[in-house]
Amino acid sequence: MKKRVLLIVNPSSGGEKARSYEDLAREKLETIFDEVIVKHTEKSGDATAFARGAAEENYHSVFVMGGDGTVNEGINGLAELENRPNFGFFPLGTVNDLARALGMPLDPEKAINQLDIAKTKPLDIGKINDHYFMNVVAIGTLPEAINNVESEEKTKWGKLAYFISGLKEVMTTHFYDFQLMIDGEELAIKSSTLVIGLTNSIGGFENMLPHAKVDDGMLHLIYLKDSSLVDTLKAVPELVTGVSDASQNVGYLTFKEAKITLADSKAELSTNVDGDEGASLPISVKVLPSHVTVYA
Ligand SMILES: Nc1ncnc2c1ncn2[C@@H]1O[C@H](COP(=O)(O)OP(=O)(O)OP(=O)(O)O)[C@@H](O)[C@H]1O
Repeated sequence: MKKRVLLIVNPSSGGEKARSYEDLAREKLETIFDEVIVKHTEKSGDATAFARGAAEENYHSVFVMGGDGTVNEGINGLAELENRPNFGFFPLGTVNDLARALGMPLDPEKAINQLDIAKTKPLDIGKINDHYFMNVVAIGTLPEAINNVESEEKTKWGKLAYFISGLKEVMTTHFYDFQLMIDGEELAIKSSTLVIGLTNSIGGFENMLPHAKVDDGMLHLIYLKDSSLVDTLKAVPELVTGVSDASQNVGYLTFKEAKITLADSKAELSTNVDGDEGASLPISVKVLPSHVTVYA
């Protein structure tokens, strides 16, 4: 049977060189597959629809070229289906957490040249309510601030925009009473921010969760044990250098499945999922172990 591949390109990622990267990627895929179809996204949701369509038409593989947002969308198109094509991507964003976690080159040209379809890895996928994620769900003060960063600022300032908005938010920090049911056990946490990661690289910080492997079948929860601004600030160096165990300032747990609600059922709090605004609490999260086969 003919081996078909779909290459989904987000033309708004990758700056001036995007067009030449697309040509390179197409040429590379043409050396491997019998038929290469290229589709350009125009708006949010396109990459998910394209990926799902390719899976339903029994494509061998789906590749995505774009930032983590487009990678997330591609995975969302595949994850729900029984018959999932292999997944590949060429990183063109500013953060590229999945590429960092998989040890792929962050330079798109190198990533394209290095592609070897004999080299695949199993990849855990996370599920939050009815959506899928491959990197992180963050809940609380910092992610609320990130959700509020204008996309114009993001494009202009990259990681710095997040950092500045996060810093502003930490100065007016707010604490939430979270109620969790984690792998069947109840847990109450008072914290400004919970971070549930699938991989070591979160928000471009490659070592935030040094024990999180792309196929360990676990979700990794870290939370700031903060009851004051001073405690929050004390936790920052640990987040930057990496959290491998619970400490005085940061809690750390691994789990497979959780339900997270706020004690105050009238309060509202949204999540940030793989860098974009996600579902509001209450949420259910779980890991789908080795759910997607990825080229890396
Ligand atoms: N043709 C397009 N023009 C403008 N925006 C688009 C287009 N196609 C998709 N998008 C938007 O781009 C978003 C995804 O962007 P993505 O995160 O992949 O790239 P990025 O912003 O360059 O990466 P990063 O966030 O890492 O900097 C999608 O959610 C969608 O809304």
